[in-house]
Amino acid sequence: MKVAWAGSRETLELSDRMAKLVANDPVFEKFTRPMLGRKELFKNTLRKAAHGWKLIVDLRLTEEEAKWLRLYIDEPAYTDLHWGMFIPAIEGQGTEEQKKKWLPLAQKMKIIGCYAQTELGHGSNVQGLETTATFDPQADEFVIHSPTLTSSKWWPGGLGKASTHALVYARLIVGGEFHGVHGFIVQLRSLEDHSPLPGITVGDIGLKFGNGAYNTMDNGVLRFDHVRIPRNQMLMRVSQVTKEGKYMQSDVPRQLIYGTMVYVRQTIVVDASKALSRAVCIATRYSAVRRQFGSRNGGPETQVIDYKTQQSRLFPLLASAYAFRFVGEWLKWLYMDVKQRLEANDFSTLPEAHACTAGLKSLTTTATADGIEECRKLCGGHGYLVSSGLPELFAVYIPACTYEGDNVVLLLQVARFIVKTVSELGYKQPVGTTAYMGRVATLMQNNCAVRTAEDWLNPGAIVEAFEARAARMAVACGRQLAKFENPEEGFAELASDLVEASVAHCQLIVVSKFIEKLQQDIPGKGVKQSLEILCYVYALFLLHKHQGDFLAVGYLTPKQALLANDQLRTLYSKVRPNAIALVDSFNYTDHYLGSILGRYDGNVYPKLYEAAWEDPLNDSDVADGFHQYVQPILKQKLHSAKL
Ligand SMILES: CCCCC/C=C\C/C=C\C/C=C\CCC(=O)SCCNC(=O)CCNC(=O)[C@H](O)C(C)(C)COP(=O)(O)OP(=O)(O)OC[C@H]1O[C@@H](n2cnc3c(N)ncnc32)[C@H](O)[C@@H]1OP(=O)(O)O
Ligand SMILES: Cc1cc2nc3c(=O)[nH]c(=O)nc-3n(C[C@H](O)[C@H](O)[C@H](O)COP(=O)(O)OP(=O)(O)OC[C@H]3O[C@@H](n4cnc5c(N)ncnc54)[C@H](O)[C@@H]3O)c2cc1C
Repeated sequence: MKVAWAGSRETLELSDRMAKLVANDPVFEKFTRPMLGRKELFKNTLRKAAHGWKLIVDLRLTEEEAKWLRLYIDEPAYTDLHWGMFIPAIEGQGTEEQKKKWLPLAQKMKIIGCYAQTELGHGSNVQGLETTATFDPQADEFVIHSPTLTSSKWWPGGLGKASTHALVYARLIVGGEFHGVHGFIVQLRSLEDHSPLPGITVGDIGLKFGNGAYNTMDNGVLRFDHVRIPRNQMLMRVSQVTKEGKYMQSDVPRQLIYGTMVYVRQTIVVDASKALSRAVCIATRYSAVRRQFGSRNGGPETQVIDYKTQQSRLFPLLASAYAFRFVGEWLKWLYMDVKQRLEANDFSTLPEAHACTAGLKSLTTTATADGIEECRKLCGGHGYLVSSGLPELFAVYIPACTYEGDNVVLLLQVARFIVKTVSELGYKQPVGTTAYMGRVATLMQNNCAVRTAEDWLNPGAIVEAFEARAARMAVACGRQLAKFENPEEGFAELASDLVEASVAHCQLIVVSKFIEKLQQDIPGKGVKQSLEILCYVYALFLLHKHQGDFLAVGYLTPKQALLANDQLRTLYSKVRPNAIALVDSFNYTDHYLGSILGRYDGNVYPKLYEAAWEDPLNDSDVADGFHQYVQPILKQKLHSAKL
């Protein structure tokens, strides 16, 4: 099962080696992190990142090994956006000449970059960004300026204190004419003494959600006062500005400028499976350790993992972790396929790539954020301790529902794609993830044929149910939209229904990819059977949770919905014997989990008790301040009997 989760034996071996390298290095200790003040915390992160970089250089780690090393260091740092966005943006939007100049500097960390797109006043609405880049033909330069307070760059990770350069997204103005938002490489700080360059105001935006957590990252604020950069620092793969001041839009879609966001959104789907699997590993192991009630004749109390309510909350999350892992594997393939096509100027699948990356990023991050919180609750009171690993995991994870695109805004992008597909059904055969809409007539006519709970253990029945739900919801939206004279007005009015139809479409993709995964060769005795059970748990859990959709579109009867729930209960009993093996398959070290509740050895209570005394508050029997502020209250002579 470990190989199935890792993807291959080679990846399992490589990731295991990196996990152990980090776990055995005291520099990467994590438990004290929540106790540190902001400046100490940030300095500690710089120290860890420097040590990580030294390991990469000294051990000559490959790009893949370095990626796993940074994952297992498990600390948001400026390097995330340097490697995760600044470099990919230059790779995707730079000319060959620009790549030749800037990539070696960035890859050798001679410069540190960030991705400065979001502003104080705009994040979702990229076309609304206010920072300007005005071409000066006399000087052959762009003048980068922050004309308003709201144009201040705000949020970019690594911007506040670490980055020397930024990829700045700004309104391109040539000869007084606006030509859309483009990316510009701007140096922010001296490479000598790291002080901000003239015209640059830069700093950190302040504390974020939760102690420790994401406060290891210097999300920054940045303003420009007429900063000049050479013309060749505008990324010019998509569009160019000539020395003479002529704007040239090459024949590639302007949306390629958004390409880095598409790339990161697809990485975020696999990130979701990793984050959710960590929380599920902790909650599953602890649910096996924790006993509460149920003792008979003085015997042991019942393991909480054996309660049906615990299983009905925990096992769908376990199934979701595997579902997101496999759909993330497919999405990576889709992204690489689109990237190759783009290199051949084939833009035919760009809309599908945008819709899939946007929709699956939204779906998986929402489910993962909710899932980590559910895992905290599954661990009862101890789940609320920082030493459970869950509060920090939650605090670091939840911005994923916002960064790289607010999840609702992204679902609205999927909705545009779906509505367009439905509107073209009469004359254009849908392909790819919307191919099922080509069978809309059948999907609108045929209702569910399930007669017994067993009938739900049929991939065909599952896929047809999810296809029918998604198709019927999309067609219903299309019909509603047709009633509006102004399509944009209709879209705005029906936005919530459209978002629900987008969720249905995306859940169909996840379920279908899970089923497709099971049609591949999966090594290991009993592994495929265990994954089949999880696939049905995932699908039937969603069907149960969203049964209102399936009933409202008339595909399911209440009886068939009840049969699905009966089957779900049976499936939970089948997951139970393998639950620990399934989470052990994630192959996480105790260091990476950072959780006393999720310890591999299950030695929870002694370690919880031990950890309590390490808290600084227990440095003395009587806490500092007690005698000064409490003792007087205890000693005061109360004259009024009422008090
Ligand atoms: C070890 C390595 C670690 C790696 C980890 C690193 C990072 C990951 C971890 C952490 C991340 C940390 C920080 C995150 C960084 C950020 O948050 S960066 C900023 C992210 N910001 C956004 O995502 C902004 C979201 N908004 C948008 O994308 C756009 O504004 C919009 C909502 C899509 C609207 O676009 P707009 O052009 O204004 O209008 P419209 O909706 O009309 O679209 C026009 C047509 O263009 C199509 N389209 C839109 N986007 C794309 C795209 N990305 N690709 C392809 N096509 C796109 C759209 O579908 C429309 O097409 P039509 O056919 O005309 O309908
Ligand atoms: C931890 C973190 C790290 C980040 N790192 C970076 C970075 O490195 N670089 C960078 O450039 N940015 C970064 N960001 C910014 C991030 O990309 C934006 O916050 C994100 O794109 C959301 O945009 P917003 O903040 O403008 O949200 P808004 O769009 O203002 O969202 C507010 C509300 O309005 C709703 N809304 C907005 N538009 C619509 C609409 N058309 N229809 C319906 N509802 C709508 C949203 O759904 C949401 O509920 C980061 C953010 C965070 C939290």
